[in-house]
Amino acid sequence: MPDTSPRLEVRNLVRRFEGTCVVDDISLSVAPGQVTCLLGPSGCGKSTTLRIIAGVDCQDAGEVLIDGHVVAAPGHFVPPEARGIGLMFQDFALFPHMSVADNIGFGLKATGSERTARVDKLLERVNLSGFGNKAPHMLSGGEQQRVALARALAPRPRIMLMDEPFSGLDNRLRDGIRDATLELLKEEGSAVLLVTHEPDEAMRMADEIALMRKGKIVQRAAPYNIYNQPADRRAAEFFSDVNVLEGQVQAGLAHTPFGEFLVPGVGDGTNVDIVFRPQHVSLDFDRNGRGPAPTPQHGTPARGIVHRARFMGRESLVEFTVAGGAMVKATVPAVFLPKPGTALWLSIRRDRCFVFSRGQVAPQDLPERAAS
Ligand SMILES: Nc1ncnc2c1ncn2[C@@H]1O[C@H](COP(=O)(O)OP(=O)(O)OP(=O)(O)O)[C@@H](O)[C@H]1O
Repeated sequence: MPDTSPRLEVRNLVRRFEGTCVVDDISLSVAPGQVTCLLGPSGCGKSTTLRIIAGVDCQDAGEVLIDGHVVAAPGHFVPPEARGIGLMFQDFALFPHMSVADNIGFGLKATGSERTARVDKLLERVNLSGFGNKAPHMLSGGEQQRVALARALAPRPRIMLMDEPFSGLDNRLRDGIRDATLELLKEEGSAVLLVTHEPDEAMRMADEIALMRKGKIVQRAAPYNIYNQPADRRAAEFFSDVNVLEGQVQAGLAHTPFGEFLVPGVGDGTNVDIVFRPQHVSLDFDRNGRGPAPTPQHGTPARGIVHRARFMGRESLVEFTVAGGAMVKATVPAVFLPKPGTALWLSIRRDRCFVFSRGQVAPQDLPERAAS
């Protein structure tokens, strides 16, 4: 049975800078062999969280545990070098005066043949067998990155902390190196906490994503779940382009150009956002002002007038204006570029719509028709 008890545990971590709370009650745990991504926009507190776990910064409150032992808590601090943590940052800076093999072996206690065997194995695993005697400057950026990964993994760290480790690589190299890195990390069984601001990278690498905003974790879930059940509108927007229809609830229903949406348990007058992705809009031709019949899966279709259509490579993006003036974007596979002004009918997958409240409206603020 795999060991699923947390290797890394963070409890109620708080860090303030000049009175501002940049890490605000963060809790998370990572099991051996698991990759958790701290994902969020620039400045939301990802790196500060990582730095506290690494022991290069101190929290104002909360604690960090490794294998159940407290390494950072009020009045208790285990120094970074005694935490068994491997670090990998964007600026991974190999030692320029050392060979590739010496760089990889730098943190190893073992000597002689044991050390050589570990270095050779890692060179092989990062596809750099035969590169051991070269100097770092003789390697490409991607090769240097792989050496840095091998160096971080050489002492078999219990925990790997990675801060935007792939952002210095060009796009062509990045996907291959991400996949190879993930394979190696899984093989080594470290618990990995990876910081990134790129949703694609988190989706590709993570077993679990912890989505951060303004110092807080707003949602923790597996990539599939966080994409398909976002906690709020901004969580949905963080992962892809979305359409948003605004509505107000009356008698448990929100009225939109796409018909009524059931909003059970939400009070009258509540403003709601109905959020859906462009890939969940399907198109149909206009038949003398009529569209397809409503269905339970797609609800009521809405007539849309093409505002703009662009070819994006794999798909086309068509923007429409629908009744009431809302803009709706649809993606269509391959080339589909209708002229501006063309009328088409739009249907949305009801099961792919998210409805989020925007806060209650006081009864006196309701329009007369709704308040009566
Ligand atoms: N030593 C410091 N002194 C004062 N403010 C700091 C310090 N370190 C970080 N901050 C502030 O804390 C906030 C969070 O920074 P942090 O680097 O953790 O964010 P991040 O999510 O990792 O962002 P990025 O993706 O841009 O690296 C930022 O507003 C930053 O300016």
